[in-house]
Amino acid sequence: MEAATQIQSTAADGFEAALRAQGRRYHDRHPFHQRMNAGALSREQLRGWTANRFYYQQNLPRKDAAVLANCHHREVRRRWVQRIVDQDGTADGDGGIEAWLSLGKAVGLTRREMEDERHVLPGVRFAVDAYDTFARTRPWTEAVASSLTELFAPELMAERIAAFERHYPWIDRQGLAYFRTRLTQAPRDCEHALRVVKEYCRSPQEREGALAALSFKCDVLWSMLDAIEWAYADR
Ligand SMILES: O=C(O)c1cc(C(=O)O)c2c(n1)C(=O)C(=O)c1cc(C(=O)O)[nH]c1-2
Repeated sequence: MEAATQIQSTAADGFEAALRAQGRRYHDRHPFHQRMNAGALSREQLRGWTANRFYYQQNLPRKDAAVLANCHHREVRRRWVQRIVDQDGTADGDGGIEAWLSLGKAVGLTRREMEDERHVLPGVRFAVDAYDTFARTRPWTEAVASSLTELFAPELMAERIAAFERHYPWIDRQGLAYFRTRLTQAPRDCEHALRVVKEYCRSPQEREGALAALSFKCDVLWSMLDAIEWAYADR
């Protein structure tokens, strides 16, 4: 390997390591998630989390459409569009958003009260809307980098499925289908996102922008749980 190529690949390794190091700030460490996985949440608290997270789920396709709108590379768009199909589905009863509605049903929420957003907290709305705005207004590479929290998601998802089955037997297991699907979708999606970020963020400024984007996203997810924890503290 030529010296220049070697230096570049070492820098790329360092870049990936720096992205992965953001895992220290992921929302799996939030006290609310820790109590969820320890089986310590009440039914009301789980309902509050499910209804509020639905606002996030519902907005993912619009966020991903902003990535498509801002990206000039056909080969990136061709893969990225799959994320919208996964969440929206291609027919009634299909897709991730519908699966999240089934989770809502399993915890005792009606479709109507999920869809009319009556439970959505101001702090959650603020955080999710900030993520959408970020994707619309920042360079598309930063929006892709901000999705890389999914690098850290599969472990949390596996832990969550086990915790729900063990500690919350009142929740119909069919309601957990969304999490099972994400066990395979998240690694596939973030493998692509990581490749894209490494390929299109080459300059120090672009790499710093990608790292800042991922840090911002960790803050989005953390703020959502702060709002949820506080609102349902004594429920
Ligand atoms: O339940 C979770 O903890 C969790 C976290 C994240 C994440 O890390 O942003 C996503 C999801 N779930 C998820 O289901 C999902 O579809 C998803 C898409 C994205 C994204 O930023 O594009 N993150 C996440």
